[in-house]
Amino acid sequence: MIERLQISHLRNLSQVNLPATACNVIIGANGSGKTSLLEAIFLLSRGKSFRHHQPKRYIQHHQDNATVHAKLSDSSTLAIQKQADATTILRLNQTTVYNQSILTEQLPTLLIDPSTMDMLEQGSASRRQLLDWLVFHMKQGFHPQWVAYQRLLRQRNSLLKKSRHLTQVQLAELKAWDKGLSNHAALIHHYRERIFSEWQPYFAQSIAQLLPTYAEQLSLSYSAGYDTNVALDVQLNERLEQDLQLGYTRIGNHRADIHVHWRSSEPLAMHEGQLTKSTKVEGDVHTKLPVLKEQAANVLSRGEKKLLITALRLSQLPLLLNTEKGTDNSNNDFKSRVTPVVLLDDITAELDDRAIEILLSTLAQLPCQVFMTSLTEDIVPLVNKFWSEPNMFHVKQGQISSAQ
Ligand SMILES: Nc1ncnc2c1ncn2[C@@H]1O[C@H](COP(=O)(O)OP(=O)(O)OP(=O)(O)O)[C@@H](O)[C@H]1O
Repeated sequence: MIERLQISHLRNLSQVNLPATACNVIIGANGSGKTSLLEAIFLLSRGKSFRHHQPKRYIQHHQDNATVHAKLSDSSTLAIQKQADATTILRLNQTTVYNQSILTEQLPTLLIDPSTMDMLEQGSASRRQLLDWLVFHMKQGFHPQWVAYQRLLRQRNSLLKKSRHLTQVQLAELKAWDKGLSNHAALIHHYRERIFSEWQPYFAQSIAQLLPTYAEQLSLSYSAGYDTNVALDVQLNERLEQDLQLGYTRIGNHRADIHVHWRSSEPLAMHEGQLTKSTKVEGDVHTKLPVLKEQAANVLSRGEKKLLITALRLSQLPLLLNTEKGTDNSNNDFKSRVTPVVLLDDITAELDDRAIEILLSTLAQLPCQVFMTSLTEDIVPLVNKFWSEPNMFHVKQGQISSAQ
């Protein structure tokens, strides 16, 4: 858990030095710097911002770098410094480290940001990252496999991009890389598949709380990105011509995805108005009990999608924490215990009162640390209901002060 947070020159936060406890509420007007504080914690944990990839966007104007430093309750210290040219300096206990994953392991952060509605509709990357966040924090062996896979994939794609016709030497090289990719792919899939199946009941539980009318209707599925019954290198070989034409590798773990499905449990007559071209109808329409299937994103309202995204993220925490408590001692691949940090950005603007209450009461029961932002003090009574000694801060033009 973060005990003290120091931020220098990140957006309008010139110098911040903040004591932190289990629940921390940051209240301020639009543009005061609330999200920047969450951005700083996320940066320390993940090495990147959730708002902009280029450091020059979040480094304070006229400054050379932005720094975030945290002291954790076990007295360890973590620090990151980002320079405008993206040079990054990382420190763990005052010693320079060269892999962001070392800091990520110490400080797992979960951003619950219901405003990011495109997660359901757009490319697979953010949905894949959702699963990989869990796999990374729960499976020791996953990250090295993923790094090695990415390295080989980059080499392969750069060769595919360079030439449409490969020489014998290039072909031999490509086949060797494909063999390597195939080995890493099988392990990555194995880890993802295992964690995915553990995650499903937690997701169902979160949906039952946050979207009870859909409790029986929403489900998750995982697709590996390739046919896992056949070795990846065999499939890559079969598709080489297509990949050469495209200039990149079309199948593999990098195309894995998580889908949220909606399945009706009502008679067709109830749903005729909701039928779209992509709606699949299972069973005999004349029985009056056919089952309709759709991507959840095509059926849910805007507000319901926010609740779904919240459920997706929230459901990850009890799984991570339960496993860490040692329910699966038989498997020594589980990582050691750390306190996850949950970042809630302006939930009062995104979720209704009932959902906020469920979200906060769930978080208060879990051994995690929460940083939440709010435009107004309206959230305070609810926070006081669930946490005994929350820290309240006011932020004005980048200056943070304690509200107690
Ligand atoms: N690189 C930068 N240097 C200095 N200030 C910046 C930089 N980038 C953004 N800002 C300013 O930092 C301020 C804080 O932005 P932030 O998004 O943290 O506000 P917020 O309190 O979350 O607001 P809202 O409630 O509107 O989301 C804004 O006024 C913004 O214009």
